[in-house]
Amino acid sequence: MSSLPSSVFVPADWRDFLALTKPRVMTLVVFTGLCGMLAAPVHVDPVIGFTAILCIALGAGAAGALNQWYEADLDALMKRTARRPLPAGRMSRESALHFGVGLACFSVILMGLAVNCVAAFILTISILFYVLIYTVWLKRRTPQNIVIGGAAGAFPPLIGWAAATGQVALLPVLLFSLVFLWTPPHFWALALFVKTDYANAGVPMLPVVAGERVTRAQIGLYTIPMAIAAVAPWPLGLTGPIYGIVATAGTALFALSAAMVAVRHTQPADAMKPEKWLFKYSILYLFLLFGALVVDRWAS
Ligand code: HEM
Ligand SMILES: CC(C)=CCC/C(C)=C/CC/C(C)=C/COP(=O)(O)OP(=O)(O)O
Repeated sequence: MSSLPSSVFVPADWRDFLALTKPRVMTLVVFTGLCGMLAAPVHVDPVIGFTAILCIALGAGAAGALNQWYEADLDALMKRTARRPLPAGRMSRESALHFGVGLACFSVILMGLAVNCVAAFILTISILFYVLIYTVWLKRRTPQNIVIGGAAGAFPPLIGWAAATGQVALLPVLLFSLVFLWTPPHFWALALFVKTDYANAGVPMLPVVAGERVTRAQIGLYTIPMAIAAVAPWPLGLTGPIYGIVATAGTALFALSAAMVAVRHTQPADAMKPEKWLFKYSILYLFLLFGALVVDRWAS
């Protein structure tokens, strides 16, 4: 819990509130939710569909705000996060807490009233998972924090599907598994090159606690089940060849990149480190696969 003073009121502008929602990460969260919804085999009323996506965005933003409320002390210790509104002193912790709780309640209630209770329930679970399981419980305790806590970010495709159909099914469960198993390579690739930040803040991320060699091996290991979850919808007959071909080619490149990280190929001094490439490609990869899923569904 932060030791920063909580009673000082510092006026903040709308940009600070936007920053609390972690908007850049949210783009991919919202995209996977939207694609989960558009991949469902039903017609979705555009107003209901828009409301569902808005609720995912607001819920994810609320979770980001509550995460920053709780860990303002950690953020102050890391170069990457020190300029955020709380550690930089541009906003009081109360403001962040009120904003986060208000937005979380609003997003869940709106989802329940305007869309359906299944989607509202999964949205609630994902917010609670990110805030309580990941941020409060695991992040400061174990290097497995992102493996378990990462489930939070894997729920949006399920929420999108549930918003469209009112239920869950095998395809969105596979999409959940894909994002869940993608999270460790995504994050540990980044953690390899921002390791000192986490070490300075005392956060037990895998490269800090177990070292680079173990982290590289774990990235390679998680890529195997991730690849299976990514490609499986095609042979199972849940998608057509457009998704199948994009998923197979995209996953082959992901696996090659992860293998380069795992064996740590020596690079010319000016070349991009394989972990930096893997981190950047991991983001493009999810955009590609989820985009292909929708194109595939609409083309068939
Ligand atoms: C526990 C799981 C995760 C952890 C610890 C994690 C951590 C991070 C960190 C530290 C960054 C870099 C800097 C930043 O923008 O703050 C980042 C970037 C990013 N993450 Fe993740 N991430 C996780 C899961 C996810 C999920 C589930 C998604 C979306 C489905 C996602 C999407 C992104 C995107 C799009 C970026 C790039 C943001 C930019 O352009 O700056 N991440 N992630
Ligand atoms: C629908 C819904 C509620 C989704 C929310 C889930 C969500 C936004 C997941 C992404 C996970 C994430 C951004 C982790 C960042 O880790 P961190 O918080 O340790 O990163 P930091 O060091 O940048 O603060």
